Amino acid sequence: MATKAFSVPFADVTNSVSFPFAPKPPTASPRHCVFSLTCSAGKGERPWKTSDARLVLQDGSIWNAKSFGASGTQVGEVVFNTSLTGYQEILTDPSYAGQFVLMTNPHIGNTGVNFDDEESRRCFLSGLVIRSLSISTSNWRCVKALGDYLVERNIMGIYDVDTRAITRRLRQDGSLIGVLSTDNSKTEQELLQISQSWNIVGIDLISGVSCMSPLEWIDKTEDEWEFHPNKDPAGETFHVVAYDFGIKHNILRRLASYRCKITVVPSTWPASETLKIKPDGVIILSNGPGDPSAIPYAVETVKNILGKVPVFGICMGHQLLGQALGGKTFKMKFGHHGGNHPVRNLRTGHVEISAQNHNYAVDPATLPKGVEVTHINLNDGSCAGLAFPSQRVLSLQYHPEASPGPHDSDYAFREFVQLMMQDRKKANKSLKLAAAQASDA
Ligand SMILES: NC(=O)CC[C@H](N)C(=O)O
Repeated sequence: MATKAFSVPFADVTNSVSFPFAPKPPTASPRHCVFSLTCSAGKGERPWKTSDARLVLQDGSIWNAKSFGASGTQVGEVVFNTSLTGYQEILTDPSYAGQFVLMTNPHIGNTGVNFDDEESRRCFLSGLVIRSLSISTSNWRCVKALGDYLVERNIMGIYDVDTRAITRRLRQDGSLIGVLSTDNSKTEQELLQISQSWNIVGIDLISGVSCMSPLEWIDKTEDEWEFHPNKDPAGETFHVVAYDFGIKHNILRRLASYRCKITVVPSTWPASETLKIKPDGVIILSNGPGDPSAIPYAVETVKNILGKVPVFGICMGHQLLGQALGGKTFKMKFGHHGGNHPVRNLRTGHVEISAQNHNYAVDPATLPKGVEVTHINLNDGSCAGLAFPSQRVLSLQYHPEASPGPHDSDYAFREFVQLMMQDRKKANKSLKLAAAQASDA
């Protein structure tokens, strides 16, 4: 079949367009996106793409779609994300390993991808499911079209699928496993069988996304994007150890912006080694993919750290903390994935609009006395934050680092820094007291 590449025949798309309102104009030529379509030319063949992929869900439903990105066959849990923007951050969030992300916003791809919006070193998700793939990209930071990016990263994508109908099914029946395939040789029965024999529950997915050896992190939020400039740049700095369960880079950037020096360590790093580093008493437990009850070794690590230094947990880190404190996690019906979840901070009474991405939650009824539920999700009343003041522990089920999403919860990093500050003050006071007692003796 002969194929021919041609440029979209409207001049505005192929020419670089300057935007007078853009904060920075396009610079070098790789930043100018030229979108081209490939269409088949031949006898009786339609000059547009027809369905060439199938998504088969474990409930037996079959969804014909058009593929973009990589081809092949992939299995994963289908989750829907209600964010309107931020698909590149979502694609590079390691917490989506083992999952297909279905975007409920029907129009995806219009801003292409850029160098700056990466949340990790690669894409770990199983694939992307969208309604409509934008035929052009238009953004001053764009370096590539979404489809080309997915091909390079070997990630499957499908479009022209009824994302509203799938979302309603997930909301009604709960999360479903699906198989996405561009392989015509596989029968529907075979694909259904794969989806029904795979399960995301009980699998350790964090070992596949964590770093292999410790590393130092120094990048902070770039000045151009800083929404909460540090008023005291010469102030105290704190050494934080960050467990990498699939950590998003923006957690590290926000910590660095709050003057933290960060050592990132692998998920299996022993607590004893962490305490040997003598961090400023601080360990941060990151987000990460899969079932929090399937990684008992990480819960053990947290148990060995609790009470010795202040601890801050985010998402998977929050779920591990909940278990280390004696609580239990459970799988939610279809989870929370989006940039508009209202959460109430029970300590202040304020409502925050938050970025969320999780399928599991901590059951507060299983937590021991002394553990305080500090935040609740206002959509379903689930536990969205915990504190255990006697052990200097804070945690959030959602994403204070946003990326993508609103910045309402950024104060959580400041609260964590304040915990470290208090710890340091206390330690200095006891040192002074000990020195005074020694000189008196
Ligand atoms: N973003 C995360 O850390 C997700 C945590 C966990 N994998 C869940 O789905 O609940």
